[in-house]
Amino acid sequence: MTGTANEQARKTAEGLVYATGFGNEHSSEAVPGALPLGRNAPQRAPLGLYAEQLSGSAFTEPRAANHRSWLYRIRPSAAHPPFVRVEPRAVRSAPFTECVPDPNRLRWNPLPAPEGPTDFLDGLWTLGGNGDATQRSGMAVHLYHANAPMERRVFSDADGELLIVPERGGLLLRTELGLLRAVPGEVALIPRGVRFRVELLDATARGYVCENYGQPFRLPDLGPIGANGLANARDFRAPVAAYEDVEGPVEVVNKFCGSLWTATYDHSPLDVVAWHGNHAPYVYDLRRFNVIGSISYDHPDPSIFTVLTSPSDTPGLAGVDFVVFAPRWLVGEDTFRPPYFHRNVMTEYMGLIEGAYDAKAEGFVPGGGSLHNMMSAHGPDRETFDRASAAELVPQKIDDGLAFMFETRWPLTLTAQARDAGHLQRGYDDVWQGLQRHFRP
Ligand SMILES: O=C(O)Cc1cc(O)ccc1O
Ligand SMILES: [Fe+2]
Repeated sequence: MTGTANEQARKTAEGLVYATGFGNEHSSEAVPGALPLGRNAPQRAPLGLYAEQLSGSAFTEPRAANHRSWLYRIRPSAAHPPFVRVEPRAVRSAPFTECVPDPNRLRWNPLPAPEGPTDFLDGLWTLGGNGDATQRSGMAVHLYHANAPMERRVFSDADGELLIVPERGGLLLRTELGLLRAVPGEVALIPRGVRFRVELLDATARGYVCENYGQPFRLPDLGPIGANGLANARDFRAPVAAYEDVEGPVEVVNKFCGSLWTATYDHSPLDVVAWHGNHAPYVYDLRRFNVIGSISYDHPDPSIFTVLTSPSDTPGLAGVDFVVFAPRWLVGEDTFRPPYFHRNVMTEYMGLIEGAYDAKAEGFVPGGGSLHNMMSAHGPDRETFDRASAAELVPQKIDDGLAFMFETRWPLTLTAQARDAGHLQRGYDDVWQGLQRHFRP
């Protein structure tokens, strides 16, 4: 059954077309004539559709920060029964109060496989986070491990946008604004409040999610880098309109102020026939990232690898940055080339999509993750330090891995399940044991 569903999802995902460009005002209609011309809310919308605005920013925010889309749908979103609160499985939300913030360096193995059929939503497992969902500030780190498609089930998150980072298995994201395919090496973003369903392209799907309660992710400024580079705007892909005209019960799960609420609609809310605007999901292939780095000496700070940033109220101080360590050349002369030893006021959660990471010889595995909280000392492990200190400094291509970081201005507090997890590695500190003293005054 699921095999057939996955096969169908794969076929659908193969044929997808997209609109390109980051933050663009896209417009799209699945049926010719469905999109009104010249106005948003005609007295009667075309084809008997309902017009509805979905706002991701306050009406009055500056134009550059203003996010909204107009949706033309079979039924207005308002036509739904009351929501009732449900117990979340392993989803938790900010404020995180189950644990005391922990300064220790922590590392986890991948999330274990679920027992029994588990869809994306049921497979979501929160590691921790910061801020407060009701204040629209902070972020949460979730992982997921799913083996079943969401069936007659739709999710939306009023608390924040969701940056999905697949590590194993492809996803077909059926959103209100259309369909996206996201496979390992790509990331997908679902804006706040946009409803979506996750289908699987493979038997299982595993990955990471950054739930960003704060300002929507945007491209970082480039400063002296110039007008091009890092993640180029044209490489972001938004869906084109695609609707389902489905009657009958569909469960809609709404994450609101940290709780999950559910209502059974008598139709699918993925019934948007046309839309225009800039509050839209997107996918981005991390291998398109244009890596800028040192071509003389020294290891630059990883801010140079920022794909997306969610600014906070202090310029330069991100609520959360999404950073990728993509394939690149290392050519620094008289330089210790891997990440340096450091203590950072920012908090770093790292994950690995594929292969290995140049600061860790072993133990940091695809699907796993590490947390280096505010000011926690970390850097290359002993083996990496010894190797890189003695390496011959010929040009070296780093192309055996794809790692990423969610870097946040606030310390990250764990959930109880992350603190007590069987897949938490014991003895992570040992990777920095045995670093010899070499001091020769
Ligand atoms: O800790 C890490 O591996 C992330 C990181 C990478 C780097 O190149 C420099 C600093 C830094 O925090
Ligand atoms: Fe670091």
